[in-house]
Amino acid sequence: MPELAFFSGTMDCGKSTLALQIAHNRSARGLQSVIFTRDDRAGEGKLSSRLGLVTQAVEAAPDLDLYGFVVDLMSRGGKVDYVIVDEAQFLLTGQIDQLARIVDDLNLDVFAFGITTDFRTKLFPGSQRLIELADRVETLQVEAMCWCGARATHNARTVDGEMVVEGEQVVVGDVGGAAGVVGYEVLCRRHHRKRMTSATSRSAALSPDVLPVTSG
Ligand SMILES: Nc1ncnc2c1ncn2[C@@H]1O[C@H](COP(=O)(O)OP(=O)(O)O)[C@@H](O)[C@H]1O
Ligand SMILES: Cc1cn([C@H]2C[C@H](O)[C@@H](COP(=O)(O)O)O2)c(=O)[nH]c1=O
Repeated sequence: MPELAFFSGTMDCGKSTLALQIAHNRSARGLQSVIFTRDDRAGEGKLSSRLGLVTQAVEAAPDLDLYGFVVDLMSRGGKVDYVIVDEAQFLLTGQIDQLARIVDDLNLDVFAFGITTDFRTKLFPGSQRLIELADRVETLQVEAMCWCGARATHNARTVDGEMVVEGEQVVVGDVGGAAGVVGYEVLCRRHHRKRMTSATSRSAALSPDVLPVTSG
C-alpha cells in the first residue's frame, strides 16, 4: 500500500540526507520522483544536505497545488513513481492535504521530511497537519545531540549568540551563526527550558566562584 510517511526531527539530524538517499536508491532501480522543497538554505528549487549533496527540486511556493502539479506532469506523459518533500514544515496545511491525496488517489508513496517544532517549541502548521494525516511518523535514527550529551529534541534560535523565544516563526538559517545573524542550536528539552545554549553553558562554567569574604 502506498503511504504518506513523515520523517521528523530537529534541525541537523540528517533529514535531507535521508531524502537524498531514498531518491538515490530508487533512481538506481529506474524509479522516478518528483521532489518538492520550500526555502532550502541552498536557494530556490534545491534540496541540499550538510554532507554536501544537492539536487534540483520543485519549489513548493504557497500557491502551488502539489496534487495538481503531479497530475499535470503525469497527464503530459511524465513518469512519476513517488514523491519526496523536504522542509515540509514550511508547507501550508492545504498542501499537506494535497500530499495525502497524491497517496490515496494516485497510489504513490510520499516521503515528507521536516522539523516538528519551531524555536518556541510550537508545532509548525505543516508538521502538525502531517502528524494528523501521515500513515507513519518516523524519528531519525542518527541522534542530534545537545551540548550536554543528551539527545537533542528541540531547536533554539539565537540572535548574536543569545537565545531568543520571540520572533517570526520562519527565518531561514543554519546551526551556528555569525554575529548579527540568526542562528540555530539543537538542545535537549531541559536546556531549552533553561535557555542554556553551548555558549551560555561555557560562560557559566568560566565565571569565577564568589570567594568567601573573611574578616581580618
Ligand atoms: N563533516 C561531516 N562529517 C560527517 N557527517 C556530517 C558532517 N557534517 C554534517 N554531517 C551529518 O549530517 C547531518 C545533517 O544532515 P542534514 O541532512 O543536512 O540534516 P537536516 O536536513 O536534518 O537538517 C548531521 O547530523 C551529521 O550527522
Ligand atoms: C527552528 C526553526 C527553524 N527554521 C528554519 C531554519 C532552517 O532554514 C529550516 C530547517 O532546516 P533543516 O534542514 O532542518 O536544518 O527551518 C525556522 O524558520 N524557524 C524555526 O523556528
